[in-house]
Amino acid sequence: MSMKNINPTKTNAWKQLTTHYKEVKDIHLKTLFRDDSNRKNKFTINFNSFEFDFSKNRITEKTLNHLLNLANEVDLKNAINAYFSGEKINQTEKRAVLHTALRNQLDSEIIVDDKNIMLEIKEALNKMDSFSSSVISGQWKGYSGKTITDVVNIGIGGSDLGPDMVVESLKYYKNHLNIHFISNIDGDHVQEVLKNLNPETTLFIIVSKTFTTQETLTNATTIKKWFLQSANKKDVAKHFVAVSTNLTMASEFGIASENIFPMWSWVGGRFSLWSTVGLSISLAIGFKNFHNLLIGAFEMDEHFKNTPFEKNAPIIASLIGVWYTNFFNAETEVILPYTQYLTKFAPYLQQAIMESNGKSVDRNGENINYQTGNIIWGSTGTNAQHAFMQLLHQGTKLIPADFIGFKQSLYGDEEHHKKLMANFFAQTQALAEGKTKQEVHLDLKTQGNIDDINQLLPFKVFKGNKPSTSILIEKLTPKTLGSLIAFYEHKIFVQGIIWNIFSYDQFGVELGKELAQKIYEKN
Ligand SMILES: O=P(O)(O)OC[C@H]1O[C@](O)(CO)[C@@H](O)[C@@H]1O
Repeated sequence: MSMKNINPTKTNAWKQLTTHYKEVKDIHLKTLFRDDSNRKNKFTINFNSFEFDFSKNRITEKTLNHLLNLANEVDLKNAINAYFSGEKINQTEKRAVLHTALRNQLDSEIIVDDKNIMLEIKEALNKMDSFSSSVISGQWKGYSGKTITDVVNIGIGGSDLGPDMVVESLKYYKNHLNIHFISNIDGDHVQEVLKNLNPETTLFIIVSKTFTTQETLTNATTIKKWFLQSANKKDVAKHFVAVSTNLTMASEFGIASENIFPMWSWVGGRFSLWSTVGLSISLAIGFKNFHNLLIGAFEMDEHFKNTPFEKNAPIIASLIGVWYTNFFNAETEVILPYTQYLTKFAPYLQQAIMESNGKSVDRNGENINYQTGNIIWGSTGTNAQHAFMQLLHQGTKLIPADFIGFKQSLYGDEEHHKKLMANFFAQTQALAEGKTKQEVHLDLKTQGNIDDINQLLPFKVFKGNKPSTSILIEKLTPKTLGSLIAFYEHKIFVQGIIWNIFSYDQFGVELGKELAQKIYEKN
């Protein structure tokens, strides 16, 4: 096995970081910028049209050196090789973790259990391509001869959040098909979607890796009943397709075998949007755009695999995350995309990150006595500024923030975009610099507020020194979105390696499921 199971707190680097933390913890970002006019350049990593600006983090070159030593001591390099080459790094489930193979554009073979999986992937992608084209072009007809107008993705967790987020994020690139997502077992949720649909023109995709998930099967059964109120059994083949590894259960449900899109055990649900699970994406924006999403992810994979650690965006982001979590005791991270298109990005990342790294047993089976996975939350800017940003600016908690912005808007309204991005830059600056007593004093004085100065002064001070990373991207496209998602996927992997946990199982969701079944059967 190429993965070493090292307790990070026992490394030399960790000891160094503990001492170093005491030395630097109170240094203000303003001081760091004042003392180094080249700080922004020094801590910026460029990748394609992305600029990852880490300079507003509470780090020095020394901090990064120690963190890079930590990455080396836990043998990250070998772990990355194991991840990409298809070793069974999901040891508790004895599975490879190969979402990267789904977007692999190299001619190389990737072998799992003596099989070159690249062949099956290509075949599945071709099937997605021709199916999407025939539905989009109107060649695919419903049972009464009409073309499809609406597509409903029935799935939950990774079989919902990824596709839903991408379809929402790329709706600028969408065609005429209306795409809906039904996830919750809440029957009202199902009815609210169904009430506007015509069974003659609707296509349902049942997405379930296991085909055993209670929510998805219950919803799919209800929907099939609704469909059969106006159609016949033989019509199911024209309106229901499935994405699953479980061909038997999908066929038993009544899906025609040619309508089952294969999924594989080596793709984790929360990393599956690149697979056939992304069928709703391919239907929404066309296969070519879906393919560009894959290319964007692949290019980030190549950057991650081949770039030296100190210039490697996902690695630096992961290490800085560890620095805040384990030394500053930060408990949460906020995601702030400055585009309304990415409104579902934070909920998507919540599953990807928290289901992966919310673990308290290490890879040796021992209980952990250090912090692991963070709480992820967030919303779009500027809305967030008028909602929760007060707490970031003046609250008591240290909350590292990821600001995600785009240089160009999609419709090209310069005036709006200038204002939007002015806010993006202003927020990162305000968080980093704050506002001193003297500055507040001067402001109040200029405003002629002399009488109230003493009373108001403490409330108007901003301590600053609040860390953020700015991810500035040229334009929101399928390709850049692919790279952005892959960036976070690799961040999850690296942090899992450092924390010495298994990031790719999710036993923590089982207990509640079992109890719910028992409670349901009793009542
Ligand atoms: O695709 P499936 O098998 O229906 O699973 C759905 C989701 O359920 C989970 O197993 C957790 O409950 C997720 O990891 C997964 O994405």
